[in-house]
Amino acid sequence: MSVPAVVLNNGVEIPQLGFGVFQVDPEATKEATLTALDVGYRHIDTAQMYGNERGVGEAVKASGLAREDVFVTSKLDNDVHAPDDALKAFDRSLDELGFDYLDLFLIHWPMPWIDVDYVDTWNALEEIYASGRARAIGVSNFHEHHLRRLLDEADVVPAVNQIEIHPYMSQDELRTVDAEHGIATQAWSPIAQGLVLDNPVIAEIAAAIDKTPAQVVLRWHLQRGDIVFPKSVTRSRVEENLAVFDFELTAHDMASVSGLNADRRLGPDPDQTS
Ligand SMILES: NC(=O)C1=CN([C@@H]2O[C@H](COP(=O)(O)OP(=O)(O)OC[C@H]3O[C@@H](n4cnc5c(N)ncnc54)[C@H](OP(=O)(O)O)[C@@H]3O)[C@@H](O)[C@H]2O)C=CC1
Ligand SMILES: O=C1CO[C@H](CO)[C@@H](O)[C@@H]1O
Repeated sequence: MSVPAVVLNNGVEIPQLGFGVFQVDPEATKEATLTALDVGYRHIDTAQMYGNERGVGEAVKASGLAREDVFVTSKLDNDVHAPDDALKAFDRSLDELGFDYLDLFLIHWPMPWIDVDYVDTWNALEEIYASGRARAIGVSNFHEHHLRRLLDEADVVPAVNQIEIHPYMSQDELRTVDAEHGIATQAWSPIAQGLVLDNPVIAEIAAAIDKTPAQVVLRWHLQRGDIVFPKSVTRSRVEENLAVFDFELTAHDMASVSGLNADRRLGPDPDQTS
């Protein structure tokens, strides 16, 4: 199953659908990632915070695939925002993964209340990017006002903004801001950790087109143009989540799913400490 690519603002291509490993036990990550690679995924989303970069790297090696055939993202942890700490933490990520470069490296959260300015942290990521050890750099959980500071004060425009998006939190305004600046939007928790799957509107569309609720929701994201990386440690679901490129939702079904928005976050607001 071939996954279409999104071309980032620096020309780097990223598969539009990947595999997320948040909450995959570090001991189980190699096997889960190997399953995803075996099923056909070529894009893995991890983070320093998840504690499982090593398993991702081991799986990429054990898969027999060429390093350049798998797109791997990691994210800077919240306690290493000071520029020197960020540079060292990036090196640790490469060590854990056993790679000599990352495809994409993100600031995980802006953390505006700490005594390090995220623009300074971004400057450290720019240095990593200039060294060639990250093919692209970006941010995660940035609101419009955080993005504006980078756009006004830094040189490199983030390649992506990875934010919480699912049918209950559709983020249309921020997605528009991202697009206006050539920043690709990545949708985290794309199926709301399973919460949206028993919604009757989604279940009805799924039944009518003989697809599963997860496939309907993932297709909704893809047709909006966002990048997704659903997580599952269940092989049948890993297969199901990739089998979303042989059908399309109608404009009516797209509007019905979009109509479920309730601005309902599962995770924290990036501007609030809890
Ligand atoms: N930047 C950030 O701040 C954040 C980034 N992320 C990224 O986004 C990725 C995805 O988000 P995540 O929070 O994991 O949640 P998801 O929305 O991907 O949902 C994962 C949950 O849904 C279940 N599931 C997966 N597929 C199916 C299916 N087809 N049918 C029914 N249930 C299914 C999984 O169960 P099971 O595994 O048991 O099969 C798991 O419990 C993360 O892994 C991470 O990479 C996530 C949160 C924050
Ligand atoms: O990536 C992540 C996984 O989920 C955590 C809990 O919501 C987030 O804080 C984090 O950003």
